[in-house]
Order: sequence, then structure tokens, then C-alpha cells
Amino acid sequence: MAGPSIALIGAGRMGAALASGWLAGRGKPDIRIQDPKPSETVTEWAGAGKVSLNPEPEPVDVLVIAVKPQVFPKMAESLKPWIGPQTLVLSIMAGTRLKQLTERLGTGHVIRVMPNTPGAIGKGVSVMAKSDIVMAKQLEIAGKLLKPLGEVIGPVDEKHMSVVTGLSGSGPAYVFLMAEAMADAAMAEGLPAELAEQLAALTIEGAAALMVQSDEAPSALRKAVTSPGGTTQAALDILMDEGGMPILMRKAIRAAANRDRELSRDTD
Ligand SMILES: NC(=O)C1=CN([C@@H]2O[C@H](COP(=O)(O)OP(=O)(O)OC[C@H]3O[C@@H](n4cnc5c(N)ncnc54)[C@H](O)[C@@H]3O)[C@@H](O)[C@H]2O)C=CC1
Ligand SMILES: O=C(O)[C@@H]1CCC=N1
Repeated sequence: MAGPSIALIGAGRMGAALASGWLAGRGKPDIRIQDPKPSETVTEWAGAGKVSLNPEPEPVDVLVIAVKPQVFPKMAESLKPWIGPQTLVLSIMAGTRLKQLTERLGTGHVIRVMPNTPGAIGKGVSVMAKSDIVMAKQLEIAGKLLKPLGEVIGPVDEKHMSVVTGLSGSGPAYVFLMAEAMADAAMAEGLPAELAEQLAALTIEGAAALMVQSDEAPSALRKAVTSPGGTTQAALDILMDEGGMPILMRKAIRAAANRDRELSRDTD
């Protein structure tokens, strides 16, 4: 059976990650991409006949919106020709609520998704929230489209989506910052740059893999590294001090969630 026809609006970092997952699957998916500034990869896909680029809009089975949230209100009206009575709309935009999607697009068949960039290598996590009238079959279609990016979670209550965005949506950036900071600190202590960067990245990769595979909580794994009176304890005394990492992370995730809420207000 042929897969759903999909229109992808915006094929930047996240949109292209989704499309590459669909292209890697079996069959010949019907993917139409609308993007005024397509990347080289997207242009190559179009040249090879894998996707159609900037075709005339017509109602599709699934419309995936992956433009920046600030762009959406200005272009929402122009998306209506892609939407028929049965079209499922999947939005990955931060800070754009189900109600806003419904009102601006004139359909209640909307699912809001928060993916993250490790999805580009199938190691991401996508969290879904849906409007009331979305049917089980449509949720299943959304799940299948998100699966190439990694884990799919939900539907969760939409009220959680701002914090989800601050945690798993933005979260990879916090981990990359940690890698940068660890390597920079080691360089400042005299380690050669290449070795410092390699060790920081491999340490984060190994710790993440151990955490995922282990039955133990992250706090237990942390304690297993920490010999009383040893080197780790000396470092954690700094990181967990008043104003240290736990409180900084609390402030950071709150700021990200609040920004998501602010973006929602801007879309009203
Ligand atoms: N980058 C990330 O880590 C994540 C991003 N998101 C969401 O994904 C969305 C896209 O983000 P990125 O891919 O990072 O941005 P991006 O800037 O890489 O991609 C946006 C794409 O939209 C295209 N575009 C601009 N105006 C357009 C229009 N009128 N019609 C069609 N396409 C248009 C641009 O040419 C660009 O290719 C945002 O809403 C963001 O909140 C969600 C989760 C994670
Ligand atoms: O920074 C942003 O607004 C988007 C949403 C989550 C990750 N990137």
C-alpha cells in the first residue's frame, strides 16, 4: 500500500532530519517540500526525483510544519490549500499551541510535536500533544512518521509542552555546552586541545549510554564515580555548591519554558 502523501513546510535542520528519515524507509514516499531557500541536500533530493520541491499546493494526507514559529502567523493562510477535510497537521514549532494551529489553519486535526536534533541520527526523542478530535489512526500515522527520528512519547497533556521544549527540545544544546566547557577547562589546565575535545565527547557519550542501559538512577551512577575524599568529590563540591549546576539548570529550563510561553503569546 502506498504511504501517506506528505507536504513538508520548511526543510531546515529539523524538517530535513524528518525527511531524511522518511526517505531512508522502505517504498517510495510521496514527499513535497515547500521551502523558499532549500538547502543543497534538499535540492539534490529534488534533482534525484526523491521529493518534489515547491510544487503547487493541493490537499495531502499529512502537512508537516517545520518553519520558525515567528514565520508561521504570516504564512498560515497560504498553507490552507494543502489542507483537506482529512488532512492531519503535524507541527514541530516551539511555542505554537494546538488552538492557534486550529484557528489559523481552519482544521482541528492537529498534533503538536517537540523533536530534538539527535533525531538526525535516529537517536532523538519526539513528544506529542494532540487536539481532542485527532483519531487513533492519525496518532498512529504521526508515530510512524516520527519513528525514524528515535523514541516517540505521548500524547501528553499540552500544558506540559513548554517544559518538554525546555528539557528535551533544547536539551541537546545544554549537553554540547557541557562538552565545550569540559574541554575548555581541561585545556586551561594544560591538556592539548584535540585530546581535551576527544575526551570530553567520549565521556559524555559513554556516560549517556551507561545511563540509558543501566537500571540505576543517574544519582546512583554519579555516586558510583565518587570515591569519598577523592577527585570527583572535589569537583562536585564546586558543581553542586549553592548557585551550581542544579540551580543553574533550574533557571535555564524555566527560562526556556517561559520563552516557549512567550512565543505562544506572540502568535496570538
Ligand atoms: N533545531 C532544533 O533543535 C529544533 C527545532 N524545532 C522547531 O523546528 C522548527 C524549525 O527549526 P529549525 O529546523 O531549527 O530551523 P531552520 O532555520 O534550520 O529551518 C527553517 C526552514 O524554514 C524555511 N522557511 C522559511 N520561511 C519559509 C516559508 N515561508 N515557507 C517554507 N519554508 C520556509 C527556511 O528556508 C529553513 O529551511 C522551529 O519551529 C523550531 O521551533 C523543534 C525542535 C528542535
Ligand atoms: O531553540 C528553539 O527555539 C528550538 C526549539 C527547541 C530547540 N530549538
